[in-house]
Amino acid sequence: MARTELPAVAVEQLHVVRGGRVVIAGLSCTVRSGRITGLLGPSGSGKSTLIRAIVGVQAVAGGAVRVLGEPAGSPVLRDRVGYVTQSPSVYPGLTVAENVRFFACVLGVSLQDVDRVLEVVDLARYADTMVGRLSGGERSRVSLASALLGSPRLLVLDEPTVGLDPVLRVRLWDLFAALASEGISLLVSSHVMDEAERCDDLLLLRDGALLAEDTPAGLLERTGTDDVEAAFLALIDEGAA
Ligand SMILES: Nc1ncnc2c1ncn2[C@@H]1O[C@H](COP(=O)(O)OP(=O)(O)OP(=O)(O)O)[C@@H](O)[C@H]1O
Repeated sequence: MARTELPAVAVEQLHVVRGGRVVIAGLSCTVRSGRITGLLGPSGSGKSTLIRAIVGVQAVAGGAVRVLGEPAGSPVLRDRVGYVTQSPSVYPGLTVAENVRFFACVLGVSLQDVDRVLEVVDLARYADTMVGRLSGGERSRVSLASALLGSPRLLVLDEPTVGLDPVLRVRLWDLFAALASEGISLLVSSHVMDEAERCDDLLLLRDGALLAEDTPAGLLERTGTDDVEAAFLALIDEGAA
């Protein structure tokens, strides 16, 4: 019998209440292994909240979230899941290498891994530069380098391309594709719909509910549209009809 591959993330009937308001209402979805899954939706649709539930830092009111076969937030996932928050968590008064070394110590990862991850994100030449002197895009890559320490199986990136110029955005998406080709699963959130075409799978969120879970091609075909933004609007119309 063919073995069904374990999804990187399985969310079932997730319910989250924030500030006394339901912000995720009975959401179920999966993130397939070794693929880039785009989590797309307008501002306030619940992307960060869903991501927080997946990395185990969000109190949930109901449902289940399993990550790499374990309950979200399990200690065993600590070095298997890399997470980059929306605002890069970096120390401007430390150099690039010192920042990443700090996270290596926290994670208990060998300091030799620091050089490798700086190469991966193309920041090796800035190793001795103060992070406070880097551009926004370079700072996000410092965070990404820290998330890559210890060879995680799943990378969860909350709006990693916000504020980046088009050249840097393309470079970062090329890097995501390279990581996926090595078998790493990526969940990448964005409110920029045109980033959808770089994803293998899409999760479209609106008002804390899943509007669609499909491949980009499947979504366009199903809605008879030419781009994901139009597909998103068509799905909203469909729901309202
Ligand atoms: N700390 C909080 N306390 C109460 N409500 C919150 C909190 N953070 C977010 N929310 C609410 O939860 C909902 C979902 O927010 P979330 O940050 O998950 O959306 P998002 O899709 O990531 O938005 P953005 O693209 O603007 O980051 C929003 O209505 C927001 O107002």
